[in-house]
Amino acid sequence: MNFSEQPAFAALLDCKAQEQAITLSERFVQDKERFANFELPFGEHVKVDFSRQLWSNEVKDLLCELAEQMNLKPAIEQLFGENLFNHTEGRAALHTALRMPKTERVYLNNTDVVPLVHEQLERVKDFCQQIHSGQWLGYNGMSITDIVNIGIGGSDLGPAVVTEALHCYQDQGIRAHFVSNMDGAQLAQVLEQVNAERTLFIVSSKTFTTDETMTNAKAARAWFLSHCADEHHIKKHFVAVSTNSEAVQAFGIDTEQMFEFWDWVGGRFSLWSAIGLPIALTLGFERFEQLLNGAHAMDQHLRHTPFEQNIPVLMALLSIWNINVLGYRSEGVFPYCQDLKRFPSFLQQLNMESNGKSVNNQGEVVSHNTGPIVWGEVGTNGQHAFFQLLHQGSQVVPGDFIGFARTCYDYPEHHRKLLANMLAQAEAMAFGKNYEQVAQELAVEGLTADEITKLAPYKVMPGNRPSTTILCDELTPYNLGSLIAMYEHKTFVQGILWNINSFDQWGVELGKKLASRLIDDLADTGTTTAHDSATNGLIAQIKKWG
Ligand SMILES: O=P(O)(O)OC[C@H]1O[C@](O)(CO)[C@@H](O)[C@@H]1O
Repeated sequence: MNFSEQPAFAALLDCKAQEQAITLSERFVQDKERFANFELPFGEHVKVDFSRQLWSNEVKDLLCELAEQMNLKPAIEQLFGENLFNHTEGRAALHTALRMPKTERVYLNNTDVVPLVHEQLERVKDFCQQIHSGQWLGYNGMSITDIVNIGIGGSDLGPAVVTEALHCYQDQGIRAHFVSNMDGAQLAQVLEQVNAERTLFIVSSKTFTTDETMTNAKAARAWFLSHCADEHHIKKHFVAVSTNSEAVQAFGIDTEQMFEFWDWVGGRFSLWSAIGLPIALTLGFERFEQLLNGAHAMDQHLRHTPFEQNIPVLMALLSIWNINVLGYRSEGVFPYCQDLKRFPSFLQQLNMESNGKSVNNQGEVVSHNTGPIVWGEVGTNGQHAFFQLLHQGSQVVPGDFIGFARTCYDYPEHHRKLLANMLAQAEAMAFGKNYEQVAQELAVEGLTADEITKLAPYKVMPGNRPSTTILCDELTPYNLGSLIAMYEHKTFVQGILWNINSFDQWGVELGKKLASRLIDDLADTGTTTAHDSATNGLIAQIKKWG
């Protein structure tokens, strides 16, 4: 049954008007302990403050009831065992097994997958040891200083985000570069920075058929051979991470140079597997393990915490409240942390590729809204770009503020100001500034009554705009693992509530197919007439100018 037919959802709709009649300012006045009542700890390093959401205990209870009615509890249990969540591709979703300790067991088709996971982790560990100790040498007998990860989507964003986010932990003498785009500019710019003798290319692709990755990998191989001209040396400079050993071999990489993962790991959930090789190489294997441990701790929290205190469950339920009841259809994410600059892009793939669906698990078109538009930017940059709309625009965008009490950079004044700005923005969104306050300020500035009447409306900030603040003590590998897993589970729980398959992505297929036809059309020197008039017209113009 769809969630919109559940009794708890009807009750949520019933209390909407009553909830909307109370502002956040009033809620904080009425309940002096509101922060204490709505903030939740995750272990000792993370606190999540839900007090600035437009909800009450009654709404929270109804949302938790809705989760019960949608059988969330058994669904969560299935995420840790044999399941068929990705039924349209006949696959399980078992990324939680990637961060399980050796002692746990997860059977899929009568095979325990945990030893498979640890076997690959051992290989990653061993490989890191060889690279870091200088045992693995390039074709000229020199050690590796640079790695170039060639992959896209989940085979790029996860390792790129984590590697960048943990910049302060990059102490292994390895620089990481990431090439994903079909625009050759990216590859060209990376190749300008590296030396073929000391560079390792990691070709990462679950399918090993993705056109961007294959095109970049072939070009990288040609570039490499233009420097050393001996195909035998490829094995010292190219490794692969994939589920498709045949395609890896066909590309010319021996399976001994291939790290394996499995079809039960979705691309956007794969950074915990050997797809995380760039993380382990730049930060060291132990840090990669800490990242996995942080994610595993969040898995335990999801599995064993009652819904009322369960952080990812509440994040998902709040998005149901904001999207399906209050009608706010986009979600902002604002890390006040320069090293998390690509986190919004990572979350876009995680959430929008997972929940950008409008057909339910029974094959019917859904009658309710599903995945929001997820977007964001690091603070304070976003403040000088789009925060105007957040404060005074005609649409309300709930946002997540993410901050860290400590920084590894020795700029304490910067950090204090950074955090002050984060707190200020959440406060301004929540409480705004009313007409009387604005008029009073303008009077103090010496404006006449007439001038105040004219200017004040433009300066009023409506406030009552919801946000969540996620505060961590520090951006460590462990905390980052927990944070990413928190958003993974939010995405999963949303999918269960919306009764959609969060693990397929058929929507990206048509564009890929059309592009492969258009590549031939662009190469053909004649006139193209096979498409609609717009496509034909643009092809003609490209050929004229190209
Ligand atoms: O790892 P692969 O197979 O190259 O796929 C890359 C990405 O392409 C997609 O299939 C579609 O964008 C993603 O789900 C995936 O992460």
